[in-house]
Amino acid sequence: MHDSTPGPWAIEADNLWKRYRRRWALQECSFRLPAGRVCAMVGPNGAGKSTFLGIAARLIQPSTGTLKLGGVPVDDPTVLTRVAYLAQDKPLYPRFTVAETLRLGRELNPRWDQALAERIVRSGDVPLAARVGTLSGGQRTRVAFALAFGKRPELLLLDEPMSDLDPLARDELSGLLLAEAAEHGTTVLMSSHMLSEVEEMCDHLLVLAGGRLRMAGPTDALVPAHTLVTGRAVDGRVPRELAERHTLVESRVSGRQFSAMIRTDGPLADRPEAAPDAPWDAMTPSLEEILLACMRSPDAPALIVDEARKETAA
Ligand SMILES: Nc1ncnc2c1ncn2[C@@H]1O[C@H](COP(=O)(O)OP(=O)(O)OP(=O)(O)O)[C@@H](O)[C@H]1O
Repeated sequence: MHDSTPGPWAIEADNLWKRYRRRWALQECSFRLPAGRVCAMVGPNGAGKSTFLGIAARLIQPSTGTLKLGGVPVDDPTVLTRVAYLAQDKPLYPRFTVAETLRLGRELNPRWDQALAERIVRSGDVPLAARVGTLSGGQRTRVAFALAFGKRPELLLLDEPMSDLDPLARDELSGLLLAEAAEHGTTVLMSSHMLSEVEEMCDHLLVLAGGRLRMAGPTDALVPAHTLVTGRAVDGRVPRELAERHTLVESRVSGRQFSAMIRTDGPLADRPEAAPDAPWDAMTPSLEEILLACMRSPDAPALIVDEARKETAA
C-alpha cells in the first residue's frame, strides 16, 4: 500500500523517457513540482508537453522512468480521483446535453462540486439543455473546464486550456483558476504558448525543447538568474569577458551592437579595460524575453533550480 496523504510534491518525475516508434518525445525528464503552485509548461511545437501531460493523466505509458503525483505512483488507481485533465482537443460526448455532461461528472466523481460546475457553464450563457455537439468551440471548452473544476482535483492538468476562448472568457476563467488554486491549494500544470498569460498567471515554470527539460523552477528564482546585456560589439562579437565569465543563453549581434541573455551566477563581469569606450548596459529581462531566448537556444545549458531538482534514483 502507498501512503495516500499528499506529500509536499504534487509531481515528481524521475528520469522519464517516452519513445514513439523511432522518435523520442521525452528524454531524461526529471523534476519535482511543489504542491499548490500554478505552473506553466512552455516549449515550441513538438517539445513533448502533451506527451508529459498524457503520461500524468495515465493516457500514455512512459517508455522508462517513474512519475509520482502527490507522492503516489501514477499507475496507482487512487490517482484517478485526485487528478483532472483537460486535453488539448477537449473531448466530450457530442450527443449529451450540457446538463447530462455535468451529471456524468457528478456520478463519476466523489468530490463533485455541482454548484461550481454550473456556475462556470452559466456565466458563459451556455444553455444546460443544449447538446454539446451544437456548441461553439469556446463553449465546449467552457463545459470541459466545468467538468475539470467540478471534480475538485488536487492536481489540474490543462493542455493549452485557453487557446479557443475569447478574451473575456479567458480573463474570467483564468481568474477563476487562480482563485480556486488559492482557495483550495489546487496545483495547476498548464501548457501554453501564450507567454503573456504565463507571465501573468504562473508562479512556476517548466520549459521543454526537443523532449528535454531546459528550465524548471519558481519564476521568482528564474527571472533574477538572468540578465540582458546590450552594448557595443567587440570585433563583431559579444565581448569575451561576458562570454567567458557567464553562461550565455543567447546572443545577437546587429551592426555594431550586441545583445546577450546571460546567467550571471555572481556579479556581472567588468567592462573590458581594453575597450573603455565600449560600455554595456545590464537590465533584468521580462519572463517573456527569458522564455523566448531559452526556446530559441535549445543547446544552451539547462537551468533546473534546486527546489525543482529531482535527483535521479541510482
Ligand atoms: N501518437 C504519436 N505517435 C507518434 N509520434 C507522436 C505521437 N504523439 C506525439 N508524437 C511526437 O512526439 C513529439 C512531442 O509531441 P507532443 O504532442 O508531446 O508535443 P507538444 O509540445 O505538446 O507540441 P504542441 O505545442 O505542438 O502541442 C513530436 O515530435 C510528435 O510528433
